Formats: sequence, structure tokens, C-alpha cells
Amino acid sequence: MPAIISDDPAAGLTELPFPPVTKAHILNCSYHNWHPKYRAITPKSRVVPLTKPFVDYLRADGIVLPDDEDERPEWDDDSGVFSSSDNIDRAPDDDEEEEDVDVAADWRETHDAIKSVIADLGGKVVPKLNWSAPKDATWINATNSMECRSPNDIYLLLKSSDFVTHDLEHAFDDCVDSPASSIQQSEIPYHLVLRKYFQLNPSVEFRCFARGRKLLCMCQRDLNHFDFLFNMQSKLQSLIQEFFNVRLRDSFPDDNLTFDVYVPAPYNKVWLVDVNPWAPRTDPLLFSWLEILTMPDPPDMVGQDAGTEEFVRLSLQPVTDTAAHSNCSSNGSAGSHADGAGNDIDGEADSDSDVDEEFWFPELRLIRQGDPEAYSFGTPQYSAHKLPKDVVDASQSGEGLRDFARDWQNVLARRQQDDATTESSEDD
Ligand SMILES: Nc1ncnc2c1ncn2[C@@H]1O[C@H](COP(=O)(O)OP(=O)(O)OP(=O)(O)O)[C@@H](O)[C@H]1O
Repeated sequence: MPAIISDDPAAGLTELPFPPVTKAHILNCSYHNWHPKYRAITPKSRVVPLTKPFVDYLRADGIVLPDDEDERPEWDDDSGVFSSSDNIDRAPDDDEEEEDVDVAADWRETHDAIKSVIADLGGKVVPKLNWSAPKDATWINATNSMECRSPNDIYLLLKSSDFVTHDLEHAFDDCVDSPASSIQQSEIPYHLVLRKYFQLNPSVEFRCFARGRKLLCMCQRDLNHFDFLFNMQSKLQSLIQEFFNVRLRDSFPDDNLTFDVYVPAPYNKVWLVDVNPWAPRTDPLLFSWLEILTMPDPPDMVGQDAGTEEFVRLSLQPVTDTAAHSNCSSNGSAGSHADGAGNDIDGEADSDSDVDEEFWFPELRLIRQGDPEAYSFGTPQYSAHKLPKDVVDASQSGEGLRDFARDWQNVLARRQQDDATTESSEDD
């Protein structure tokens, strides 16, 4: 019987066709490893190496915050938020007198380093560990965001985040290296990344996927519909493609990677925000990994692929934003072509004379108005990581961080008691 030949690249696959994920690849995507090389194209940040006692503190159950007179937050009735206040005159309560233990005794230097970096970066920072930011724990922060003004804000976020716990406990999960031959989880050099806080516009954050040192596709990071993006699609495609070719393609140690960029107004410069592993753990957002992994290779564009010179020529061409083609939106096909003037001409046959003016761009997938992707994010993201309302209420009780930790213990104790009561009444 003749073999059945299918055009579907996914036919017959029983699992996602990822190349083996190595620890070296995971480590290459750790902020402290890639940042020194890309410092000039990354928003301002500092990296604080973490000592084992500090990492042990992050790993420990429960949230006990170090006593730091400088940063005791104060509830402001007018603004309805906590505010950091220096030298708040506050008598210790009975509990404090009893527990005169310095939580930070073994990592006071790290604590002081963090404090001084916050000051150096203007007093407001956004933290992350080697790979992950505590995006799932913003509910616990007084600002309801990742903006931190004190070391204790940072500890509270990091210790409440499942994403950070993944960095601490599961960084090498699913890596193929033999356990004996390479670095162990316990030997990972952990670093705290502190990024200078700025008002970041989520509509112009994009996740990009590069395979075999070629940019395959990209999409919005924020899963809402932004109409204006459709008018500047080809400009964004060419900017990000140029950024990748010039800045990352030949310098990143691995052939495959995903990376996040930020393209703020007036949309002529690209910033590198993050590098992520080419692995199932990285969220493909508007794509599926199967779709990305089975996407055909981008064409070898003579000239476009040759390096920076041709890209200067490309970026000097006026870009007609309004000509953005619908094929590059959320249901578009992989890749699109643009002529020398930046107009998308996907799918059109060109005359021979046009051929050397043609450029291929990776697909930029956007959320259209009414897209289901947008609907499902009507509720806050990372909702799987949210906690019960009473825990959230305790965090916002207005009495400060130390009191929150105590309130949380009370909530847990009350829940245990309730459970015990329910069980005993069921037994009856
Ligand atoms: N300097 C900054 N100021 C304000 N917000 C920032 C700053 N840097 C990053 N952010 C926000 O934090 C978000 C998360 O940052 P980042 O991408 O580094 O986290 P991550 O945990 O690696 O995310 P993912 O798991 O999606 O890869 C960014 O999408 C951005 O919106």
C-alpha cells in the first residue's frame, strides 16, 4: 500500500517537537547571564547577587519581614494606600518585645545592598529573580502592582509568588542533562533583578520567537485589543526584525530563544525586556507551541538577511502604516511580505522588476476587536494564582506589612478551626 503523505506538519506528532532543553540554555536565559551583554538596550536595572541565607529566607514557609525602621509603611486615609514614611514614631507592641529576633541577621548585607539600589534607581523598582517576576502576587502589594519602594515590599512580593517559587525550586525541570554531569538546582547563582520603575505601556510589549537564528513570529504580550497597533503593524515588524538581526541574532549563545521587547512612542526604538527559554514553560501567548514549532522556516532573503547595511536601507524607507495588511493579525498566516515602501503585499504576485525590493517580515499577531483571547482576559491575569478574599482583605487591612503577616496567620488559624468544626459536625 502506498504511504499516505500529509501536508500537515503536525500529522503523526504525539508530543510537542521541542529540541531537548538543556540547563545551559536555561542558564543563558537567566537575567544575570544575558544582561551584561545587552545592558545598552535594556531599561535601566541592577542585579544583586543573593547569598545562600537570603535564598533560604525566600524559600522558607511563611512571611516574616525584617524590622526596618526606615520603611515602616503608614496607611494614608486620603489616598487609600500605604505610604513609606521615615522614622514613624511607633511604640513596639507586646509581640514585638517578645520576638526580638532579627530575621535578616544572616543577610543584612544583602538587605542593605537592596536598599541602596532602590535609592540609586530613584526610589521605585520592579523586582524579579533570575527568570521570573512576581506578576502573580501583585494583589499583596499596596500598589496592586509590582512597583516596590522598600526591601520589604520586594520580599513580600517574592515570597508570595508561585512564579518565583518555580525559579527557586524547578528551574531545571524537564532539562535533559544527566544529573551527574552538570550544575544542580542547589548550585544556581541566584540574583535579584531590580528594574527602575517606569510607567510602561503594555500595548507595545511584544513577545518574539526566534528559531535557528531567524525571527519566526511575534505577538502582543498584553491580551487586550489595541486598535492603533493595526495601523503600525508593518513598522513594528520591520523595527523588531531589524533589532533582532542587529542586536541578538549572532550574539545570543543559543540558536533558539524567545524574547520580550518594548517599543514605546514614538516607536523608533526597541528595548529588550526579557529573554525566555525555547521550552514549553514559556507562554506562547497568541500562538500555540505546536503552531510555532511546525512553522516553516523564514525564506532566506538575499540582502535582508545580510546584516545591518540592508536594514539601514529598509528603515530609511518611509513606512506607510495605514497599509498594514489584515493577514498579520490574530488569524494571519505566518509571515508577510512588504515592498520597499513598507506596504504589506502578502500573497500578491510581483513583477520581476519588484523582486529585489521585496522584504519578508515575521508575522506580528495582534488581538482584533472581539477576539476570544481578549474576552477571556476580562478578569485579571494569573487568576489561577489568586488567594481567597479574606486573605486579600487581611493584606489591605491598613495596619502595615508586619500586621498583615500576623493577620494572615489568624486567617489560616480561623480556617483550620472552621474546617475542624465542619468535620466534627459532619461526624455527628
Ligand atoms: N522597569 C519596569 N517598570 C515597570 N514595569 C515593568 C518594568 N520592567 C518590566 N515591567 C513589567 O513587568 C512585566 C513582567 O516582566 P518580565 O517580562 O521580566 O517578567 P517575566 O516573569 O519574565 O514574564 P514572563 O513569565 O511572561 O516571561 C513586563 O511585562 C512589564 O509589563
